Amino acid sequence: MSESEKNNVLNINYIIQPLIGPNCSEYAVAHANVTVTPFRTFAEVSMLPDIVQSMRKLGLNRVQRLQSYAWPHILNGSGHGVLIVSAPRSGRKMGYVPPMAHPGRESKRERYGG
Ligand SMILES: Nc1ncnc2c1ncn2[C@@H]1O[C@H](COP(=O)(O)OP(=O)(O)OP(=O)(O)O)[C@@H](O)[C@H]1O
Repeated sequence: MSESEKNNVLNINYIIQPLIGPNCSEYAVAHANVTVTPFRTFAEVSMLPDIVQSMRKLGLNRVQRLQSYAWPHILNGSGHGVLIVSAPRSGRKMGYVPPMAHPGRESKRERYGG
């Protein structure tokens, strides 16, 4: 390792900081082998309108940080699984249930025309 590489390793920008915050759901570390453009608002959520409506009825009023990355990634379909690690009650379940419902319902509609 060269002297400049050693200096870079010691540089604060190269040290991974722990997630410290009053509400950990404000922070997300998202790794993927494809580019994921996060949903920032409900207006950007490209799921069937009745799924979005159901989420609204359940009281989902803002896109949690982990959901902003998990939803578009899962919506990419087969081969785009997620591993969500987050605090209890931080929206993990809602991080995968709505987008998982999306393709199933869509194909059912196409199949049965309903
Ligand atoms: N986007 C959102 N906006 C507002 N409330 C939300 C949102 N996502 C989830 N919630 C609410 O937060 C609570 C926890 O959500 P959820 O069950 O998805 O989290 P969890 O991390 O799986 O929780 P648990 O620790 O109970 O398993 C629920 O009451 C849910 O309705």
